[in-house]
Amino acid sequence: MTAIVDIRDLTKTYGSGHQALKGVSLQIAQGEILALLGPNGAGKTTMISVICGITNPTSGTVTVAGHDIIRDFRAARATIGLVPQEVALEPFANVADTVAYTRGLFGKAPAPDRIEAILRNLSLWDKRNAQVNELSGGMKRRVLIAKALSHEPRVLFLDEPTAGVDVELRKDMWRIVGELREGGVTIILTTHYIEEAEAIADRVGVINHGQLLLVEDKATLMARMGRKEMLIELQEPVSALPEALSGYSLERNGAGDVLTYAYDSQAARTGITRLLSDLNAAGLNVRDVQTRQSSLEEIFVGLVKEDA
Ligand SMILES: Nc1ncnc2c1ncn2[C@@H]1O[C@H](COP(=O)(O)OP(=O)(O)OP(=O)(O)O)[C@@H](O)[C@H]1O
Repeated sequence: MTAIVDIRDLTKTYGSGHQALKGVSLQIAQGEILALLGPNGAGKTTMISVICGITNPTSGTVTVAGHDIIRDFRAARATIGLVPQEVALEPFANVADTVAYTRGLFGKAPAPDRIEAILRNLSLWDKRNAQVNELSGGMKRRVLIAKALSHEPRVLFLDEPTAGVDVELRKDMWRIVGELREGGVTIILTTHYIEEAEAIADRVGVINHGQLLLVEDKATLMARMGRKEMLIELQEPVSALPEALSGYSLERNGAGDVLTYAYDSQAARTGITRLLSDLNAAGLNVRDVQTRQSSLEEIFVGLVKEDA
């Protein structure tokens, strides 16, 4: 893998003595969407802040598009767009100016057409002459995104991008993420909405207490750690499981008319065919069958609990 972001043995100890990152190594491929999950205080924002040059690392190295974030800070930072968790904007600037100004800060020539396209894409064009402090919270978030995109970054960091935003903005956000990815932009997002990571990420990293617990392809992770369950609805309830079925990991649920069978979907034999025929032989008639895969959220909660 050619990594566009290459993080090696990164540590960060704040002045308070708190060690927020304890040796994180991570390679992020060009064009992928990586979701970083972790509970509050896990170190996600610290990691992004180090990569974006907002906080100095204590040790370790990071390169972005081949540029070292310390030795070659300006070149590294120019390739990065950052949508921070907290809104920090120039209150008296107008929308179009503040976005165009950000582009200039990263050494890009003025491009009014590009700025217009970004503002239109974020439904900000009508507000282009408004002062930032006149905007609603959601509109301010849109301005943050426009600024992050103003200089055509190759790597985009989104720190809790959809925390507290309305449905419209959330939808726009994921549409824009999709468009950027098609254009080859690498996207790293932190989120507490795990279903969002489940929906859009290619890879998932789980961070806790300043350490990466795992980084894995989302589909592989879900297949490897996900439990699968089959819910078997019976025509008639049973008061107890027949002796002949005692060898199966079956649970009686509901009013005794649903049996839950847990199995490993990756195993060579899931036991489903034999179970269904043994149910029939035991005189239990099946009305319906459903299967469900445990969600990324269940996997995540399990991992963090185990780490604690
Ligand atoms: N400037 C600072 N000085 C001292 N400690 C800090 C500083 N910034 C963050 N921390 C501490 O470092 C740890 C990691 O914080 P960080 O903001 O990186 O976590 P996070 O994973 O982004 O959490 P959240 O999901 O709440 O945003 C926390 O214990 C936090 O209190």
